[in-house]
Amino acid sequence: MRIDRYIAQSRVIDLKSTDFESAVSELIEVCDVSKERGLTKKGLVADLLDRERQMTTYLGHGVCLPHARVNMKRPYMVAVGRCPNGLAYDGHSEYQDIRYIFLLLASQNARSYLYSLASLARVFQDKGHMERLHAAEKLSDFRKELKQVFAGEESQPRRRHNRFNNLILREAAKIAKGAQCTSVLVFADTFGGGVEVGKVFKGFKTVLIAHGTSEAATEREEIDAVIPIRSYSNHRFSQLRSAVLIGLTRGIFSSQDRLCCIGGLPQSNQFDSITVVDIEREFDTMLASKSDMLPATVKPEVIERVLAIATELAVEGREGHPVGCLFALGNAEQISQYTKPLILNPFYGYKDEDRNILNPFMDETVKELSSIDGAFIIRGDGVLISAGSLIHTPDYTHELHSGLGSRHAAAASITQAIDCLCIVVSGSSGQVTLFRRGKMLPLIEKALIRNS
Ligand SMILES: Nc1ncnc2c1ncn2[C@@H]1O[C@H](COP(=O)(O)OP(=O)(O)OP(=O)(O)O)[C@@H](O)[C@H]1O
Repeated sequence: MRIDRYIAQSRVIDLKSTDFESAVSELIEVCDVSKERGLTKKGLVADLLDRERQMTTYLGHGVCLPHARVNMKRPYMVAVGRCPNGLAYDGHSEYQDIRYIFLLLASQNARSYLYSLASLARVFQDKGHMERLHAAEKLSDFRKELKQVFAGEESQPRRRHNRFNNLILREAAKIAKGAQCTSVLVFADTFGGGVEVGKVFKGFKTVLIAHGTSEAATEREEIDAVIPIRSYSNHRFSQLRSAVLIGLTRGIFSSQDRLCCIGGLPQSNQFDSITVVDIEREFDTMLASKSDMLPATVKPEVIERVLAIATELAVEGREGHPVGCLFALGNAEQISQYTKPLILNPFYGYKDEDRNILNPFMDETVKELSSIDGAFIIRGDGVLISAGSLIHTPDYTHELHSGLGSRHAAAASITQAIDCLCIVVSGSSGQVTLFRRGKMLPLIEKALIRNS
């Protein structure tokens, strides 16, 4: 979703209210819902506040994101309010840290609502974006910055490539042709303000790998797709496998593809590496086809989300300590034949939408629960079925490297027993590993994470 298209100047305001309830009313006041049948401002305020009582929408970083699905014709409506002194709310001290309220109304028919919420949340987690918003003092400047932050690279000034970058890109095109590559992958984070690759790679499927918010780039004609990743490591291709995996699940690549990858250090403004990757060889025979890779019921965006959380856990740990974690994704009924609860299920009783891993508010909950023993069971559509589940598959053996213990063994055996996929974060090494059909595929090597 291109959120900047829904940001109207008149709905970006400086709030007069000092408490959360009045701030929500003030924002709803600037939303024009008069043409939407059955919608009243009073009803909307009541809905949003009711939701807030059930689950906070404070995202951290000074941003609150109240949201609701409503019956309206347009897909989305957005209102943004600034409140430099925070807001009072029912004794919750964290609301005093709120600097911006970002109110999102989405039509019941809006596709990928949770996915849109997640990408919105990612924008606010980007330090650079937040600094730009904080720096804008005048409301008019803030409105401009807000538009630009959400428009992504498209509206940022184009940066000039130096001669060396052009040389690397041209040579990469020659290598791609000579090696009969089908696609070209460019690590766009090498460039702070986006990358001009289009014309050099004519005739190839051109895919950007970018961290965060480069959705706008997909709308450029010459870019066929953008694969989002969470970029942490200071190594060139550290997240290549994760990106290729996402590309495979989304159907951007097939296992027969050969890729020419061009990268450099993140934000260095300098390409310095070209690598040719045969997907089949890199991923072993595990992924002979898309269906081999992706369990029947699992949506690609759910794997992307779990991978993102797993990567963050591997890199950041929890309160300064490393944590390990096991996510099992697939048909929940099948998985439950091989699991037993170790604790009372913390997700029991919540609405599906509120316990869906695609919901950005679940990030913190999942990370918090990662420290308990056992696995997360996740349904293919992203709904978190349980945490703290013991996987027990006595009839399935596995051949794992020595040094890998029972968490990895559990992932190896359940992925043999049924059509599911596991992602494991090792508590001892920080390595992120995918398990499918009993085989393991290290996605982010421990050395790369710990050294970065
Ligand atoms: N069968 C299982 N089902 C679910 N979780 C498990 C299972 N076995 C172990 N775990 C979880 O993994 C944790 C670590 O176990 P262990 O050290 O044996 O595994 P490991 O594969 O070496 O993982 P790590 O690299 O994280 O240490 C356990 O404390 C438990 O929370």
